[in-house]
Amino acid sequence: DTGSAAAVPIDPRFDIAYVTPVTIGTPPQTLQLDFDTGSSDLWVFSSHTPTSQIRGQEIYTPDKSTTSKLLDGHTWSITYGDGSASRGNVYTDNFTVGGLAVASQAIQCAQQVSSSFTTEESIDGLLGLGFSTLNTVNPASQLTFFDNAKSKLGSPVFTADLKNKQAGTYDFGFIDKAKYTGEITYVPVNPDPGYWTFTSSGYAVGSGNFSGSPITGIADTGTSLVYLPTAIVTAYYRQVQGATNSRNYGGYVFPCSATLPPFTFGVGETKFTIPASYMSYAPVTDGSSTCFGGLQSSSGIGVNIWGDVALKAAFVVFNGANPPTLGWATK
Ligand SMILES: Cc1ccc(-c2noc([C@H]3C[C@@H](O)CN3)n2)cc1F
Repeated sequence: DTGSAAAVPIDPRFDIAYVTPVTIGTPPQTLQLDFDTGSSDLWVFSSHTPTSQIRGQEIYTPDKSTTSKLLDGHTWSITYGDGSASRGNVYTDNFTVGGLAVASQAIQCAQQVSSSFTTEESIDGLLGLGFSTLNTVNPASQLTFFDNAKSKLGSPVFTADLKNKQAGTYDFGFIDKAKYTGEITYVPVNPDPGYWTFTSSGYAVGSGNFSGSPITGIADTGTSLVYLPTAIVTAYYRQVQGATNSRNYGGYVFPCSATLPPFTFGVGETKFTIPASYMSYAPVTDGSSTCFGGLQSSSGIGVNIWGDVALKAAFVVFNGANPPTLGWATK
């Protein structure tokens, strides 16, 4: 079997996050989920979510599904990198993504979500595509959709073809040659503790020379920006007129009119260039002429993160074979 579904930016102006339609239960209930390779819980706004915490999101109502089953006594609780959090109980039900079906997928129903989820009206929940070791369900950890689907897939892979300010695609079980150019460069993945962790072969700022120092980090579709070591980030913003590291805005900002250099990162022998236009993320507040950079420092995080700003510049294969690998191709 295979599956293929659109990854749609939640805001037409800035690529904050992408949502993908999924169906849950019988008859099918359609929700828009944020596919996140940096976590491994599949959770949804639901009939168990207090109405005061719901603002326009679609919800999953297990009682309306003839195939839903309560996973008695199981609970979950998760906190994301930005401090957002949710928790709740667990059902199993039929689940499909782009025509690929899994019977009895663990569906984590929110009984509590933090305000940042309430206000993100376009996101009805998250679908974790990290390794199942990260799943937070207690007392028994649950498998991700990808792990449940793997045995049905021609090839144990999924691919991310995220795009700048337009809809891209998540494919499951096959590699679509029409989505990339040249060869795919595969690099090793360390699946411990559960992220798609790989090592980039280096970077360059604009037309500067390539610095071949290894950068270990995670490929994270659920993170909007790229977070790298401070030395790399300062080297980049040294080339941006008027750029400053703003304590007020929590990162590097610059005049939206500034000329930005592109940013190149290496994967094996291949080089990927993030266009300058991707390196300006958004005005710091609506209508401001000060813009927030798409590249920020990872010093406060503890891990380097290749988020959407980088992933949009490539076609990425998440190879769930044993051992797992990551494939990168230009497009
Ligand atoms: C409101 C909201 C907040 C955070 C996230 C979110 N989703 O994925 C991630 C990153 C960070 C790391 O935790 C795993 N991947 N963050 C989504 C939201 F809709």
